[in-house]
Amino acid sequence: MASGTTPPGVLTKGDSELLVFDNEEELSNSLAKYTADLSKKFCLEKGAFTVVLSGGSLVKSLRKLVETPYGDSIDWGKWHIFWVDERVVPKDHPDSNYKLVFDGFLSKVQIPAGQVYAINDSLSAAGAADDYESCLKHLVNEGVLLLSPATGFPKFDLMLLGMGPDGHIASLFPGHILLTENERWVTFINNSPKPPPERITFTFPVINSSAYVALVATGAGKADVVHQAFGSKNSSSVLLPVQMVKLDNGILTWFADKAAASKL
Ligand SMILES: O=C1O[C@H](COP(=O)(O)O)[C@@H](O)[C@H](O)[C@H]1O
Repeated sequence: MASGTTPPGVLTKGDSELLVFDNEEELSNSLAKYTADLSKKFCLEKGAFTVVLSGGSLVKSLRKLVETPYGDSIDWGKWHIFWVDERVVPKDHPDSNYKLVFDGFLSKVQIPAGQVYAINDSLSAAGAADDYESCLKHLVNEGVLLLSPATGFPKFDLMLLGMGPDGHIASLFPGHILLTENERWVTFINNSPKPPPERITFTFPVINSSAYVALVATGAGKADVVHQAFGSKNSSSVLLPVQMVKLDNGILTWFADKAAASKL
């Protein structure tokens, strides 16, 4: 906990823990400490830290990570960066998750360019998903990425994920057939309900094989989703995508600000 901040409220449900912060500023500080602590642990244990990022509002909440005391003390040279989902647009397009992360985070730290795994934006959505999955398999062969002994899917050290007001995570949308994909590591969608329509996305077996996942929800627009996931009564028997994050052998932590937790 950074000095001068209020400790978060803590709620648990099943295996998940929800941390509720007074405001987004405190959430951002705590997320930076959580990430820095995991970076230290994995860099010491394995000499590398594999980090998966979403796009969207999550990226703004990463801002404290590049500031003192974390920015100067993190061993950025050992980080490997991946995207949990990407819009199939050029990397300099305003809709690109790569651009969002580059502008808000990567441009401010010294992660070697060869350890930043962006999609091949010259391919179709199907081609880009195949290509990204091949890239992950190559990194498994190189020993950069480990496989989960339990699931056989890649086991990333940390996923930092946002969620949509409809409960989607990555590009896995409510009611979509991709929610049931259980063979591919990376797949694609040509009809995303949220524009742009063409995207690639990690699948649930990969997300759920992670060692650590932080799900970040900020603002009143996320209050219904947080309520559905953590409210005492289940408002629906149909699980939202974000409720399908159930780690096989990992630790899931939700980070919410007061506004996102306002319906609990
Ligand atoms: O389209 C997307 O949306 C989600 C959620 O975004 P948010 O702005 O509501 O937090 C994001 O996590 C995902 O990476 C992105 O492609």
